[in-house]
Amino acid sequence: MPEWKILLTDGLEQNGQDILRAAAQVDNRAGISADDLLKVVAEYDALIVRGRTKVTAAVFDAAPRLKVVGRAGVGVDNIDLNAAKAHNVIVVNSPTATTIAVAELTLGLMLSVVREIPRADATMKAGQWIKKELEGHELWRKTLGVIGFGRIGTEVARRAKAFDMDILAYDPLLPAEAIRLRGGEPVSLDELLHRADIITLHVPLDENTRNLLNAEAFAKMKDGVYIICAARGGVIDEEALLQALNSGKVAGAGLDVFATEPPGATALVTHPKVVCTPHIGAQTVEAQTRAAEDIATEVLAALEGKPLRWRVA
Ligand SMILES: NC(=O)C1=CN([C@@H]2O[C@H](COP(=O)(O)OP(=O)(O)OC[C@H]3O[C@@H](n4cnc5c(N)ncnc54)[C@H](O)[C@@H]3O)[C@@H](O)[C@H]2O)C=CC1
Ligand SMILES: O=C(O)CCC(=O)C(=O)O
Repeated sequence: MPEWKILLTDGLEQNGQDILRAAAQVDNRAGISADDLLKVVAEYDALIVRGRTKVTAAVFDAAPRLKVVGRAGVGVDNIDLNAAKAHNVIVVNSPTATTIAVAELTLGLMLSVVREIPRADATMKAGQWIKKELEGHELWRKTLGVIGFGRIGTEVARRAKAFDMDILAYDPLLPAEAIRLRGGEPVSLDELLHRADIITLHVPLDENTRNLLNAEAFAKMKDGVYIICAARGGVIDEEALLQALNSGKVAGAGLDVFATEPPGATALVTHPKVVCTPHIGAQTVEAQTRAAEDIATEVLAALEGKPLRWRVA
């Protein structure tokens, strides 16, 4: 058996490391800097990352032995897929492991925003009792607009239906019938923007989705709409969102992701109508344990030339 060398740059749950170590030498360099990665990557047959590590063209150029990059998670916007193809490097991810965790966080953000739960908690901890100010809204019979009706969008919709919400779905890559079968009413983006009380985004970040919600899109929305995003920060024009919050067009936003991460205490993060979480959509024990097993198995399969379940490039 060849002695494969695998580099972990963003950590991996122990169960995944155990699977890898049974078949390969594994170096865990969680948190390695971009410069140090360029210095050491030449030694490795496989690289396993989460979202922090940017696997740029320079990384591929510096990695003549590299055969596979594994993304423990879904989004591969941190990996230069064109460079991977040019270098004949396989890219795999673990797209199903974290779906439920993100869907549950999305519902959590939704409830947090419409009922101002974080503000209620923070003011109580400061010894205050601002009950009269904390008059929120119900999810019951509200219209939820889901942009991107894939794995996470569908699971969000299933959970929102338990709150008796009506589900509009915009996903131009899915046939209308598939959207209906998944429990959504297929609509155009404009119709969704006009009709939704709450809008939640579950699209990948790519050239078609960058700044999908921009000033023009906000202008088409209902006054007092709520925005939830646990996809990628780049799918919302954050400056336009800030203006829409300041004008009252948007009543509140729940954000797990930011155009720049970590964003620091920006005007958006500190806005009183924004509830923020530090990109923890996939951050549950259950999701990370599944993701570690899936990506470890998939990366070894790629090294051994076996059939792959989740090849991205
Ligand atoms: N906050 C977090 O920790 C996490 C965030 N994510 C993000 O969530 C995204 C979605 O994940 P999944 O649901 O698993 O992916 P998926 O591939 O199952 O679903 C994405 C859907 O978006 C649709 N889509 C693509 N381009 C579109 C466009 N221009 N307009 C509307 N719809 C479009 C696709 O047809 C697909 O149905 C990931 O790409 C990732 O960026 C994923 C996991 C964790
Ligand atoms: O792995 C992470 O750090 C975040 C998860 C995520 O955003 C994804 O899987 O796309």
